[in-house]
Amino acid sequence: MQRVKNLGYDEDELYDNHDEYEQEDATAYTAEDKENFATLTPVIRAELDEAGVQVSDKDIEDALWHYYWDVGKSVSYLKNSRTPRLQQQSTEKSDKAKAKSKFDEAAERSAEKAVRTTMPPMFAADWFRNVSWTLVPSHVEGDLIPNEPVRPMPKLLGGSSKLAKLAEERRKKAATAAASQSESPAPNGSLSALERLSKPRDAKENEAPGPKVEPKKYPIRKKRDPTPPPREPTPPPPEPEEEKPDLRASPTAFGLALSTSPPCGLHPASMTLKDLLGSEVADDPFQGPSPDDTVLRAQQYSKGTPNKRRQSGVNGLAKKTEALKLNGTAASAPAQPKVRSRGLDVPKLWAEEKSRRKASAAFVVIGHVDHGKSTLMGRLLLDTGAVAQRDVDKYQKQATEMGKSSFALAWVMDTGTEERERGVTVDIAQHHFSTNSVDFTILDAPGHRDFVPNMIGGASMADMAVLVVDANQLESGMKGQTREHVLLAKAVGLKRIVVAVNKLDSTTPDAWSRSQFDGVKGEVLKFLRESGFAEQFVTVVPCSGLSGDNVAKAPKVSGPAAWVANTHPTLLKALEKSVIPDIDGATIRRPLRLQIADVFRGGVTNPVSVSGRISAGNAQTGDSVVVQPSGETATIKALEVNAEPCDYAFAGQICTLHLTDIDPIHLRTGDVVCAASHPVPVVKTFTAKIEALKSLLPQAMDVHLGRLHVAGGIKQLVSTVDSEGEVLKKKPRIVKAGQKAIVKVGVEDGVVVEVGDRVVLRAEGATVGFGVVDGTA
Ligand SMILES: Nc1nc2c(ncn2[C@@H]2O[C@H](COP(=O)(O)OP(=O)(O)OP(=O)(O)O)[C@@H](O)[C@H]2O)c(=O)[nH]1
Repeated sequence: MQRVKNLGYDEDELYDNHDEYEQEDATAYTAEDKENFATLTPVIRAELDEAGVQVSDKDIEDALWHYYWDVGKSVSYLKNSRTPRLQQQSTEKSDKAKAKSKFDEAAERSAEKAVRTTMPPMFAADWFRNVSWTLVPSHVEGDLIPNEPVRPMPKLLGGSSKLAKLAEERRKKAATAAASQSESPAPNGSLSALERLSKPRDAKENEAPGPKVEPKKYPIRKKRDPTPPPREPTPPPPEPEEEKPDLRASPTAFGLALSTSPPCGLHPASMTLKDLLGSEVADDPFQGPSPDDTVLRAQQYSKGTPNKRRQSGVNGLAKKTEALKLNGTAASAPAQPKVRSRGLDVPKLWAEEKSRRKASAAFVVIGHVDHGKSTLMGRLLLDTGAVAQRDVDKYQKQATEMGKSSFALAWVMDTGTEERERGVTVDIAQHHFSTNSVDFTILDAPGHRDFVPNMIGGASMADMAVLVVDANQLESGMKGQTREHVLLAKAVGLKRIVVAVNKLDSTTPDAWSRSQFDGVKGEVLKFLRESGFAEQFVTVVPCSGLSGDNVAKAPKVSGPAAWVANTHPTLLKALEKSVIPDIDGATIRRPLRLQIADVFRGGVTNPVSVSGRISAGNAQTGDSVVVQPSGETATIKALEVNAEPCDYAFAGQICTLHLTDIDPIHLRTGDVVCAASHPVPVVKTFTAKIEALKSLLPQAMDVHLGRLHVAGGIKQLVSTVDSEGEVLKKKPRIVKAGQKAIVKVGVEDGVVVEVGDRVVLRAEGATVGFGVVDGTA
């Protein structure tokens, strides 16, 4: 199974009952650790003796280890841990419920102290007092004298984990390494033990080369390898490096003063600003562009090169940062090379491979809430090998933990947390599975009425529908959502339906009651006939998604479902039979048109991707496209069909396009990707030939165009027509339920429609009409 939504599961996790992390052995102290203990323990002991605190060497070592050689914190902790534990005594009961570590207790006490500390008031002027400025005459020039900190630096006590400490240590290391590269002062023999230890280990090793010390093993929680990313499509040719001018502003005088180390031999307290900034700045502080000038220049540059800006947005932060490094020669920066088209003749390839290619079909799963749609599809995926038994076992375990064990198979389809928590399908889940003759895409639409727009979106991408009816709930199966779903399936133009009469394993009094199945089948066929479906396009199969009988495999000939084996095809066979390839060469040769069903962001190699069904034309790597209604252009960087990389895709396929040269803000669900040479116009009104399900007047309503739904309404009733399209009455005052009519539809925001597109009109949560666009002028 390949998921369009790029959700992957780490196979190793499937049977992992425990923690995802591993602990490394932390017991062994290295020679260096021991040396650190030997050096620091006396320092701490001296501090503690002064404060009258008695502790063992072991306690000191523990504290040093915990605080990663931070003497200050270790001393604080040890002092605090020896103070009376009043709070602990008073809350002994609650401590039993959730025991605090001694480190946490010490941290709390320390935090309390910190809050109570009274701080002297501090004013901004204090910072600038005595600070010379760039144009101050030398006779009034003062010294920059850093004061003692006006308030103590906040320190973490007890709350800092070794991991955090390690990160801090790494930062220090990097900073010191950078500093030592530019300037490496001679080792000072008078360095205190603390100073020596605060130096990075590498630096120390440089001072006195000796036997290589093994790095200390910390009890680091090591994360498992992440789930391997989905296979990337064929990578595009690497983009040549381009030279970018430097746009970075030099630091301000004040910033420099704050961040610059004192020159060798000068004590910070006696340093003047001139010492810090050098004569050049002091002589002419306004020489060169100001930071504002630099920013303005960068803005002007990016305004003048919109394409470049878009490319940097798509190609990631690194590129964007590079693009901002301008220095005035920006306008001459070379343009980003385009993804090259391979110049394939897709219609020709399509025709050549037609006989060899497996048929492909997408079906939408419809039916009332809880009639077992997701479970049935989970079963189908499991039994066709698209999902592994161990995956289902994992879901079974998780579902049982959440008290929803019967939903394990449904979870194969319902991957969103909300879907799992609520036990209902919220979005359209897409899954793929294959038989020997057909590649199928399942569009699992939400059964709940709150999500009908998603259902319309799913159905509009499908070739056929699978209607799931609970054999025990015929009442609801023929009412409510099922009725609306069936009408919507028809409204979006679906003709073929496979009906799965489900949950036959739980019919009463006998499981697999044949009479019950026959009764349900009769009702459903009648209902579908009345709804406008031709019987030759409807297949009804008995099955049980939960037990798997007659889904992909025929039931056992000896069990209660034996009668099914001889009389009905499995659901899978029925699906295969219903696939009628209806895409012709002319449709493939038309200009590209794909309505975006989903937008994906954030991949490293493919920062922005869209998926949807190609309704006309074809697409290949390197094609230029226009996204309507924004009118933004983009280039197809790579394509996937059935989540497999491929060089091209054509009408009828649901595919993913990885785009470049476009800012993701211009891509929304419901937008249309068109061939750059033939962008579909954006309109605010169009006429449609519709069938009324309720009485219609010129009125406000929701206008659904596939995956897009926008506010709008009927602006004008043009005429009523008969089934042949002949005008019965012009400008009627009302169109009654069951009548057909030509109406003028208006929408608030421009939409992309073409003659022949399907439109569904809904008002107050109900579908009131549907039809086909027949004019956009
Ligand atoms: N006995 C029995 N129970 C089933 C069968 N199929 C599904 N169920 C149960 O019916 C309940 C609903 O199943 P789902 O698959 O979530 O139903 P759904 O139609 O997808 O529901 P929505 O996603 O909310 O539309 C779960 O408890 C399933 O275990 C079946 O064939 N037999």
